[in-house]
Amino acid sequence: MPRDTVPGGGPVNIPAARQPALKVHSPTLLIIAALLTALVTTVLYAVWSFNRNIPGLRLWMVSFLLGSVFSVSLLVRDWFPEVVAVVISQGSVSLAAYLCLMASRMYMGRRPFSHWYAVVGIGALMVASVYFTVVQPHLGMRFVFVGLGAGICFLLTARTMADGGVRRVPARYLFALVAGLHGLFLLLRPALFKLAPVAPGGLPDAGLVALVSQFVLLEAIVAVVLLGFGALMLANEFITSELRHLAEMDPLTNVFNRRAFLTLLDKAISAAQRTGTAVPVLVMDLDHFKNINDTWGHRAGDDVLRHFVMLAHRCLRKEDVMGRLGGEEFAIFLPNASAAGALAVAERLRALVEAQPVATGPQSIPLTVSVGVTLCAHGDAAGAALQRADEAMYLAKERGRNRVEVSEKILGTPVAPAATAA
Ligand SMILES: Nc1nc2c(ncn2[C@@H]2O[C@H](COP(=O)(O)OP(=O)(O)OP(=O)(O)O)[C@@H](O)[C@H]2O)c(=O)[nH]1
Repeated sequence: MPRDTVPGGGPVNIPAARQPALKVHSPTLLIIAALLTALVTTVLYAVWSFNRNIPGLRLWMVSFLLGSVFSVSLLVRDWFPEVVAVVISQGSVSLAAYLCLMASRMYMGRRPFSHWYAVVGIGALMVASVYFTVVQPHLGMRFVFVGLGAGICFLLTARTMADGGVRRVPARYLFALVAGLHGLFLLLRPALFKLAPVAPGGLPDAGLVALVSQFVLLEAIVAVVLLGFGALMLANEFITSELRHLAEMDPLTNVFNRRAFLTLLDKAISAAQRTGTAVPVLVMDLDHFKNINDTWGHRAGDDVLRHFVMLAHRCLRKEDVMGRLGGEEFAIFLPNASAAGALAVAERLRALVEAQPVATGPQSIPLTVSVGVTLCAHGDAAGAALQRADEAMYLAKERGRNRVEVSEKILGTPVAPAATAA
């Protein structure tokens, strides 16, 4: 008995009398699908070979490769026993959907599922496929099973990717939308074939089945292309944010570098001008840091810098911004704080640094910090404000270190308490 294929359903036995009418596959579409998935795989491989640290990209690549295997397996199905062709085609499509889900979880930094879920799920699917091919041949049931497994995986992929705010990460939303629609389509797909009226003889109308199956194949091709573009956009998004991170952040302490800090401070000053408020700025310099390096070594010095940043974050709110101006000098601006609030933060930080020496094995490194505080008001440039805070900080150094000093500008505004000192 000759066999024919519905995409995703594997080969099906067709009675000879119905054969010419029930030509439900399109070799041309299958060749296009195979070529497109191979092309997407190659492009993803090229991107991955230059950027191996993009999370999930390797799994997406394998997922598209399996899509190619699936299309080819449908094309050459007549070369294999029917059950083998069914297992290859359904196995590859289910595994591809599962890997797509795993890649999405990796990309979003989520923990991968236990692979036992996949082993059990895909194993059960294969048993059902073999059963509905050999024991009780039923194309519809095979269709339902493969659509269920892959459809759920794509819906979970959409759920995983739809995270992070559409304006900030549009690529993720595009990927989520395509994966979600494809997943939904896979789940509803068996119902499409039910649309074909049953002809005399108990088989669905062959012409309509062929039409639906070609539509199904077309949908798969469109989904492959869009998901491929989506994966490339996600890779691009990752690389861009990595580059931005490298350009803006200090690699040792993971706070903003001087340039990025000044840019953010300029923006904060402009925003504050609109609301008629001022932005407090703190400049901090660790005391006798050279001695720490000389006594404990440069690596311990690096640990001290990280320790200081960790303590500073304990004194800050989410909206406060910290930067490393260079060496052992740091700055913070507090967009929603008053002058008095800024002084309180500066004093709290000074006291915390003094109270929490850096633990290095059996001994600890005592640490103190000198802080200068100023206010950025109308017409202030970020650089000029930093300069004033810097001068106040040097005043603290001159007056014995481990102190908070304020610039004249802040003294002109009502603050409580006034300048603090250890
Ligand atoms: N470990 C480490 N040391 C750094 C880094 N950047 C700068 N330094 C060192 O920081 C030290 C700064 O020394 P100084 O400018 O004399 O300042 P200080 O010893 O803290 O003295 P005062 O500021 O006057 O209290 C120098 O020895 C620099 O080599 C860094 O990233 N890691």
